[in-house]
Amino acid sequence: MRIGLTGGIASGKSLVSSYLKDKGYPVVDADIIAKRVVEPASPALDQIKAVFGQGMIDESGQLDRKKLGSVIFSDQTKREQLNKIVHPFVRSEMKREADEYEQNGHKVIFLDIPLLIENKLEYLVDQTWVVYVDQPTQLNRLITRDQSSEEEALQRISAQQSLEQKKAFATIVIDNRESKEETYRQVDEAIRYTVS
Ligand SMILES: CC(C)(COP(=O)(O)OP(=O)(O)OC[C@H]1O[C@@H](n2cnc3c(N)ncnc32)[C@H](O)[C@@H]1O)[C@@H](O)C(=O)NCCC(=O)NCCS
Ligand SMILES: Nc1ncnc2c1ncn2[C@@H]1O[C@H](COP(=O)(O)OP(=O)(O)OP(=O)(O)O)[C@@H](O)[C@H]1O
Repeated sequence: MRIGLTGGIASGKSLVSSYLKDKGYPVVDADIIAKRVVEPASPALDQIKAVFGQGMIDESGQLDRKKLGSVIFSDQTKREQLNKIVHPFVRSEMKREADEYEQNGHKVIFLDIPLLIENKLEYLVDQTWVVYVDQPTQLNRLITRDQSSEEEALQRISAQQSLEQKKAFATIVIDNRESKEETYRQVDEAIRYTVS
């Protein structure tokens, strides 16, 4: 069984996926894969250079993530251009990793995919778990975690579909507004309900 874990930026997907990993479940992480597919000399990085310019690459040949982030989170057209380059590589790599876990005998695999609903990737999974918080909590946690301004944080939040809308697509909603322990309790319950 493949379970998609999604939510919004800073809604608590990493909190939940670390907990699942501690419990021994494999987690395929789209953010980690998205970083890997743009490593120096990758075809995705070459395409980013061609579209966004050499200025997006730092002296060591790595993608300048901060610079590209400030371009794409404030401009929807540029964001779509980047998505079109990176997402196909991320999708095929996610499938490959999930297949590999299955071949190695894992019966339950989680896929942590921030944009699962925006990109209509439900076909990749059997269930969708949405890690939910209200918007003021999301904004506060994002500003605290990334040391960003309110304006920057709001820009990033509005680059995604709202969590209120995402809840409608959920097989299970994990409400992460309260303590981490309360969230772990809900994850345990969701596992009991789904997996056993
Ligand atoms: C623009 C980039 C270089 C900025 O890097 P940075 O290190 O600041 O952010 P990071 O990759 O850690 O992403 C943090 C969060 O931002 C959100 N986010 C990232 N990319 C996007 C996007 N294209 N659209 C909406 N939200 C996004 C996700 O919630 C993600 O968890 C990077 O986010 C990127 O390459 N994005 C395109 C790939 C992508 O869509 N990744 C998200 C899931 S596949
Ligand atoms: N229940 C909670 N109580 C207090 N702080 C929390 C709680 N859940 C998460 N946080 C904090 O909020 C921030 C965002 O959580 P996390 O990094 O897990 O979100 P995320 O959904 O993985 O974000 P991203 O989409 O950016 O990868 C982190 O600093 C985390 O420590």
